[in-house]
Amino acid sequence: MSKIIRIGTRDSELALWQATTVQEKLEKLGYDTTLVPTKSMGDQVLDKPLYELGVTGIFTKALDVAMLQGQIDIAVHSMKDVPTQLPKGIVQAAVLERAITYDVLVHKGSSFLESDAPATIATGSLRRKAQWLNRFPNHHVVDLRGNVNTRLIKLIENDWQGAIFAQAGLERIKLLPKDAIYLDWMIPAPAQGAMLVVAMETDKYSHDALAKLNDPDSELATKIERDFLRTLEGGCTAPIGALAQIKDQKVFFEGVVFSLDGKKKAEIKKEVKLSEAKGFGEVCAKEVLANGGDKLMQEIRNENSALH
Ligand SMILES: NCc1[nH]cc(CCC(=O)O)c1CC(=O)O
Repeated sequence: MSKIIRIGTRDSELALWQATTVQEKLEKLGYDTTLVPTKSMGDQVLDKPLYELGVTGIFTKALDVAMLQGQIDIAVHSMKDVPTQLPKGIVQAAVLERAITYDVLVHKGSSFLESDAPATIATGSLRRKAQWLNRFPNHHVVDLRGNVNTRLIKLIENDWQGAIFAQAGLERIKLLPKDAIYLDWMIPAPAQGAMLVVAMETDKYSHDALAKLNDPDSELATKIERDFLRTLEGGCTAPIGALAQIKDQKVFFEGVVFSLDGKKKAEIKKEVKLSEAKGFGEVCAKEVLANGGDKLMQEIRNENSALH
């Protein structure tokens, strides 16, 4: 049977790069495909911080709707933008081999990092803001929204010293500056650097195709990170970082939740044998909750509800 797999994607340069990568892999395996670019609410509402929109999934919802209405067969997402709970009927079909997970600082001269002078750093992410303020308490963090290209332009236009990006995103669209600073101390977002392909649960044809693109280690690491996130957050947006790395038949996990101002944190570093990794994300989250994370999450919920 020959069928054309319709690939849904956002229309930013990064999203198109990611969807085209999936398309090329499927075509190489002999599948016929077509790209269906769609605008998301996250790309349209640019004047408010993400967390103030008060909804999760603003980057993915338009594609979910298109899939549920039968306009696309599969959708390609940056996995970190996908809510931990998928809509009913839509399921994970493949996690591609993950790229570099870290964040980088793009700047206009980095000497300010060695001085005590105040500086302004831009990011729209609560997680990046909290970790930056924790390390540089005298800096000011301003909100920065938009796709990667828009954010780079805003950095040039504004009087800020730097802005924070996922290295993977900048590399994919060949916009990583040579002097960008690699933030190896900043714990990334759960599933940062991973691409997720979803499909309708009932769509056997797409699942058979996508199973060939799945990378089991990336699938496991992102599952642990997202289980950690899901167990901690309970639907609220919070500064949460998580990274699971698989090496020598073991999983090494680091996870953290910060207060919004970055002053307080609850964290965990733990390893487990690969053969015992089932449920590890929840286990780590429960430990964090018991070690001050619960109190922090309650504070964040209160501050968030005061915002809305
Ligand atoms: N929230 C936007 C977003 N979603 C995924 C990436 C980059 C690629 C990735 O992390 O997988 C980015 C850009 C960024 O965070 O700078």
